[in-house]
Amino acid sequence: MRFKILRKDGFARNALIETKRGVIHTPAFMPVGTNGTVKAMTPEEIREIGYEIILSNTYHLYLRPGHETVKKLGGIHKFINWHGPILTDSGGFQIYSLASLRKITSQGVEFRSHIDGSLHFITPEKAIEIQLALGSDIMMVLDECVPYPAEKEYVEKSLKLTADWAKRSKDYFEKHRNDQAVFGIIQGGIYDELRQKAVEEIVKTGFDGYALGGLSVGEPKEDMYRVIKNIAPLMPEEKPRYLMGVGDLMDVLHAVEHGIDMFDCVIPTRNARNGTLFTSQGRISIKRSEFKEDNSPLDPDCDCYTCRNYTKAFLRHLYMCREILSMRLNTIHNLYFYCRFFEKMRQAIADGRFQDFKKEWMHVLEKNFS
Ligand SMILES: CNc1nc2c(CCNC[C@]34C[C@H]5C[C@H](C[C@H](C5)C3)C4)c3nc(N)[nH]c(=O)c3cc2[nH]1
Ligand SMILES: [Zn+2]
Repeated sequence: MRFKILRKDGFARNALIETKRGVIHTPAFMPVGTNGTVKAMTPEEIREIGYEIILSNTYHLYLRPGHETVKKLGGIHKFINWHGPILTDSGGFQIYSLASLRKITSQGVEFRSHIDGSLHFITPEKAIEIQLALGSDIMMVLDECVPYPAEKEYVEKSLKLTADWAKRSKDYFEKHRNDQAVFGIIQGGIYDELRQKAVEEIVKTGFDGYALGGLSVGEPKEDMYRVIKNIAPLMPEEKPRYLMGVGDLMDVLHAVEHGIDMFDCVIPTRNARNGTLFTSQGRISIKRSEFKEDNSPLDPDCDCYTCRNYTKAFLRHLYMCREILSMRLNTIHNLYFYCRFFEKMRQAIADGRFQDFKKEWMHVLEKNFS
């Protein structure tokens, strides 16, 4: 994997990540596919909207249908019919947020499947073994995503474990890698000095890219913003920086301003399914009665399939009927909106006018237009 910075505008970077399955222009948004699908979308539609990389999920695929099964079937790209780069999360976060009865020991994490209650034990090595079997292009080490709030002592103890796990994941990866990449994950809660120590520890092990973890887990916005502002610039400048689970486009603007390159979040897809749509006039909730007889397109400034062919009245009708087409048309639009936003943001950095771009969009994004 090669990372080439094309332009810088302050701390913001416009760059390229070159993988064996294609190039990723950054800052990049990665639509998330939990069970091997970006819900309601075909891979062709995702590609046509303009996405270059999607995120898939180790935890879900390991439990069902199983990583050996996916491997036997020819790997994840063939299985889900997406032939561009795929980033897989290690499963750490899902084990904490989905599984029950989990126990964290120095060896690894024990948990019960949320599907059938079966008992499992994942080690830092196993987490990489699963991602290698899936055939992922960019893998994440097994980490402990420290919940919020957490006592400083707990965070400090967890850091030592996560640094040790990162080393074990990396060592296992080095023995089995063939032209894939592995990213380290920086934890440390909302404590800047612990975050700085975490950067030193993880960078000592050495990775192809570095993720900021343990954020967007319920902490106050100002804590998340402070950690991003203070820690992102300390992460190796010549490697991609990935802010996990973010996010809201206002948070994306703040993070890009401080040097973050990659993002993943369920917001555009999950909100679409709940009828919350992002438009150039702000966010709208399509189920509101004011749209009952509104014959105008969802967003006059958008040229996505949904905005070119349907009215707000029809999108509202589909939503009220809970039609499957509602999920599809809403998801197409929200993903298109996010993709265009990132394209314009990359261009603004390339033209040296990121600050203008940020100002221009901040007040649009604040507007909760009905
Ligand atoms: C939302 N806030 C947040 N997310 C976070 C994630 C998951 C990133 N998305 C992957 C994921 C998670 C779910 C939902 C989809 C598909 C699949 C299952 C993989 C994205 C995180 N993942 C890891 N390994 N470590 C973190 O600290 C972390 C912190 C987060 N903070
Ligand atoms: Zn649209």
